Amino acid sequence: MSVGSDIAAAGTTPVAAVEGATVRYKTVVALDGVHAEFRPGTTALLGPNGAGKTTLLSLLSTARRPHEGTVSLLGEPVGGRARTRRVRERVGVLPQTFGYYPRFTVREFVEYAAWLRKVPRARRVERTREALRLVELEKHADRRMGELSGGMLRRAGIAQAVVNEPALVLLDEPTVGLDPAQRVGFRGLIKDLGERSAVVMSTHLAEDVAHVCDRVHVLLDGRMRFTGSLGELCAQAPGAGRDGTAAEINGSTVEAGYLAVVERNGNEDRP
Ligand SMILES: Nc1ncnc2c1ncn2[C@@H]1O[C@H](COP(=O)(O)OP(=O)(O)OP(=O)(O)O)[C@@H](O)[C@H]1O
Repeated sequence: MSVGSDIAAAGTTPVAAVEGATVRYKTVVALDGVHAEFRPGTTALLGPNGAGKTTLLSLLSTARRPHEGTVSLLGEPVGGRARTRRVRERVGVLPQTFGYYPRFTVREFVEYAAWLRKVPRARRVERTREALRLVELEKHADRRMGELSGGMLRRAGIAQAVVNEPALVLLDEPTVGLDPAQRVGFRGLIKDLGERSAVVMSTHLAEDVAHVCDRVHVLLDGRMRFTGSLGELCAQAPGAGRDGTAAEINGSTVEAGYLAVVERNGNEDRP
């Protein structure tokens, strides 16, 4: 089944949803009764260090189960080994740091990810080629992973995340460590992904959010403090349009809206 038909089959059902999710690490409450829904398009997950962003992504990737609450993917609650395995095949993940064999070529790395995600053997070569084309790494397909620059490595990371045509793509701080030109290129790539799937991107960079995302969630101290469109976030800033919309959406207005949410909830970190 293609991603598009997965999404269509889900109708108005979100691609992913968490309801009342609580996660604890011993005495730390990393997520505290979080509700969130994710639909096709690109959603930013904003919040200071330690807010719970990576933990929320780990619920969506099925790497972790909440202590309380539920997680649903493609309309089905996550639970039970067989069902979890099945939905996991429809999710692509780019972690903050990812492991690889440095001697693998880029092509081998992406093909290996396709095998892990159960892409049928007959489609692996074609899917790998398509994923490498999407991230513009075809020319480097035969280079070894250990020889890549930081930007190329991130691109290879995205290629492995999308090789199975996932309905849900999770990107944990995807532009960290990229130079300004690479970051601009990456924004285009992430926007393209959002046209095929539901993309959830954790980030600290307001400028990236302004250029790439349709919707925003703000997490503070494990609680969801804001959910809305980019315009609605910008409108949180003091002095934004009286009709509840921001005049302009850019890095500064996104940051001002974010800081207003943070201030209202008593936290001083910035994105
Ligand atoms: N394995 C762990 N053991 C104990 N505490 C943890 C563990 N992982 C995360 N935490 C704690 O849970 C809270 C949420 O962490 P999480 O990594 O989800 O935040 P984050 O928003 O992704 O932060 P960052 O922006 O720094 O990546 C933090 O207080 C963190 O210290």
